[in-house]
Amino acid sequence: MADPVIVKICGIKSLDLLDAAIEAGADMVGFVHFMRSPRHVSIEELGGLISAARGRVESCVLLVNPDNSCVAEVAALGPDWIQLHGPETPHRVEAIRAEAGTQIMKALPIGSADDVAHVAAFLDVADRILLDAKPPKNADRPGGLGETFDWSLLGGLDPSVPFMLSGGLTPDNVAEAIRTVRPPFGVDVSSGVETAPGVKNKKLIEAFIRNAKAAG
Ligand SMILES: O=C(O)c1ccccc1NCC(=O)[C@H](O)[C@H](O)COP(=O)(O)O
Repeated sequence: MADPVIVKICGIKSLDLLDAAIEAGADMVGFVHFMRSPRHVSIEELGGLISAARGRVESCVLLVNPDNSCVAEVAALGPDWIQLHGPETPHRVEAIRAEAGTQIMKALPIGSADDVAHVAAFLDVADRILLDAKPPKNADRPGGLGETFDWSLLGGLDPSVPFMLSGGLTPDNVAEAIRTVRPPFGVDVSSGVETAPGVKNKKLIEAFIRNAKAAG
């Protein structure tokens, strides 16, 4: 029996939902610091959420192409991870990791076989890879869009590369996603456990984690 997959619940904005995700068995929680997101939390709110998560669940702050001052400000709050979800180059990811002194998860958009081939460039500079659906050209944000991608594309990924699967996952499709793709070691969800953009639902969180853990 394979180890159960790691589950990340992304876009948590309140202590109440943080507690719910932890009680439901989440391994990681994600806090989005990106103004155009319906899940955006301020630096001040981040501080409270990260402190409340410490010692209970791994915390991950999600940034998009951050400048050095933003990286320093977020790193000072002591998250376990910083997730980079923008067009950051491997060189920039390496520089952020050195400056932040935290573990870095690099999110990469997948929409074609070429995108899968591009993953290799980040393996030495990021501590973890998250594979997400490539956003449509008119999207107002690079993630959290509730869109899946063609999971069969990951058949072209080097079998030795561990990754978290993301993009349009829900309580209803997460088991299929885990069984269809070369098993990811983790899954990540935002929209699929919400009743409206940014409105997380405790029952959906519980169902997602239950179904993911049962499949992995
Ligand atoms: O969640 C957001 O609003 C967001 C905004 C900007 C960049 C990334 C964002 N989310 C990143 C995540 O890790 C999401 O969990 C991932 O994209 C999957 O989202 P969903 O398809 O909604 O489950």
